[in-house]
Amino acid sequence: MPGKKVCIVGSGNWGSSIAKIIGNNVKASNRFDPMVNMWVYEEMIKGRKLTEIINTEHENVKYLPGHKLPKNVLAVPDIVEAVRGAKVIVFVIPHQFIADLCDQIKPHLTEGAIGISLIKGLSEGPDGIQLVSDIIREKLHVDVSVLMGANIASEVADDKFCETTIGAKNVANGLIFKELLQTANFRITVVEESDTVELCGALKNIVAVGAGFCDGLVSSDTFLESCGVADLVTTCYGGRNRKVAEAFVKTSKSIAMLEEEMLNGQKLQGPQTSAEIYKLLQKKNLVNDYPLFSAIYQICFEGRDVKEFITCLQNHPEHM
Ligand SMILES: NC(=O)C1=CN([C@@H]2O[C@H](COP(=O)(O)OP(=O)(O)OC[C@H]3O[C@@H](n4cnc5c(N)ncnc54)[C@H](O)[C@@H]3O)[C@@H](O)[C@H]2O)C=CC1
Ligand SMILES: O=C(CO)COP(=O)(O)O
Repeated sequence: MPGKKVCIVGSGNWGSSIAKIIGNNVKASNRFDPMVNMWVYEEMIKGRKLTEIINTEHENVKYLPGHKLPKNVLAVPDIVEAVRGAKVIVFVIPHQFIADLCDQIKPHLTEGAIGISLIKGLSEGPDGIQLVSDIIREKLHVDVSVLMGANIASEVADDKFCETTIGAKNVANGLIFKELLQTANFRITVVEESDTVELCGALKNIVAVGAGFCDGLVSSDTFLESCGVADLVTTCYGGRNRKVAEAFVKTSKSIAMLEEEMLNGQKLQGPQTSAEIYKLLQKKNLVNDYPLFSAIYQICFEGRDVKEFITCLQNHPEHM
């Protein structure tokens, strides 16, 4: 039986990195056709077509310069030609272009094709937000998995180690994509909660913009020293304050009692510091402006129910 033809819809920074992996993986597997089509949004680079450059120099000089693509990855400027005969379609374009492309693909889709979306984004649908994978499902009536992870395209192209997650409602299809995409240094876990995987991938981009805002507003240099974000992450994962606070919720014992039971004479600094800061906030009439610090103090020392923790944060004056 001939191997399944793969088409990559997209050839940007991530699309080209993924093409490098797919091109190599199909050569090593009987499951896939050894030639891969990569749809390229055509543009001129110094008087030459990008597809022509990719097909002769095997490099996407605009979106992934410095990396050779395998020769079995063929750049195709016509989307209809690119998807012709494809049984496996990898969608990897900026999300704003997906609906239009699906409309172009639909009349030419091969029966039994399956898809995977590497696209991090959401769209506005008739009933609120819509997952990109749902747009593809609705328009093409194919099974769609998703792949999202902590993956920077140029690092993956450099073959640096990282992990990623495939969300597959149809696990058998998820495993086909794992075979297509996994390498020794790009390790894949397949889970069934596809929608959760996709939402994580889309929403983290908004937080990334916020992180950029913060770095632009303040000098980030000191926060990037060990004393800053690194210590915050470390303490929240592995520290004594975190450990005792979790036990406080699970056992309903007091912080003082748990400190004695769990720390063998070692001392917690967080609750005490929250009390000191709370006094200062009271003096300056700022208690309501610091709901996180205030709620933690009140839970630790004033008997406030820990179940109200989220409610405390919901009542920030800025939200009113
Ligand atoms: N770059 C990265 O490190 C990663 C990107 N992603 C996600 O992958 C998706 C694709 O991103 P990249 O491959 O990085 O793209 P990119 O941002 O590097 O490139 C833009 C791509 O869009 C194409 N394009 C421009 N105008 C177009 C049009 N009118 N119609 C169709 N295509 C057009 C360009 O030709 C180019 O291929 C995004 O959702 C991104 O969030 C996910 C993980 C890592
Ligand atoms: O998705 C990514 C990392 O996981 C790439 O993020 P950016 O699109 O912000 O470069």
